[in-house]
Amino acid sequence: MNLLSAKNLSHSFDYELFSHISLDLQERESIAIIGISGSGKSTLLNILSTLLKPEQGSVSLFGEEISEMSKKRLSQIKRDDLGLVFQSHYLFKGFTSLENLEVAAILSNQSVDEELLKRLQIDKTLEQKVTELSGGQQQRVSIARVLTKQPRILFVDEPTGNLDKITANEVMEIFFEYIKKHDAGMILVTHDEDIAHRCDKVYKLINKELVQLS
Ligand SMILES: Nc1ncnc2c1ncn2[C@@H]1O[C@H](COP(=O)(O)OP(=O)(O)OP(=O)(O)O)[C@@H](O)[C@H]1O
Repeated sequence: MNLLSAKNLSHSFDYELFSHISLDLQERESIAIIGISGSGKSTLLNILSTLLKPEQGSVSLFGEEISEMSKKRLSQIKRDDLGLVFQSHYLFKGFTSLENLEVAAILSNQSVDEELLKRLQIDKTLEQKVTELSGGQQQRVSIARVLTKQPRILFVDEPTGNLDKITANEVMEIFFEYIKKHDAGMILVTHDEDIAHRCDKVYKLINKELVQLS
């Protein structure tokens, strides 16, 4: 099944970032987007994940075009089906890791996966306020929180920036296992070419175009 289909996307801020970009994401598929700093990777991810409206072009999620969805339908899809792992972690700062995870579990009617917390090495710091955790620990709490709600599409921006190589590999392994187990898909933006090449498809944003490398 086609989870996401983007057609002819163009976007500019002070200058044109990219134009006529098209992309499809299938179930159980992972896509990496690489490109130099400032090429527009995060902007493209924001558009694909519904946070930003494209200047031109369209994005469909699960066969429905975003621009034709009611506000209610779009909120429902965002809440139930989209998982955003971005650099700003969107955690509730005054709360502990466990409270952050429990909120996600309650809202999505799921339960917190203790095995996942162990693999992410955040099981021993659950009672600490997130503001007392390191950047890398906060990142892993935010990954656990996103996976707890069991989204159909993961949008991931530089997931391993704050992490050492071993932890970064474990996080990637968790993402790959997750999309296979849940028939989900992942679109990942990264500077790390090794990580990118572990995905099913790799695209590079270059000269305003999205070029498929593998
Ligand atoms: N909301 C915004 N308003 C104005 N300009 C913006 C906005 N967001 C991004 N830009 C500009 O668009 C360009 C692309 O930014 P973007 O963050 O998409 O690039 P990137 O490829 O993800 O970069 P990096 O690898 O450094 O994260 C940059 O020049 C940035 O300053």
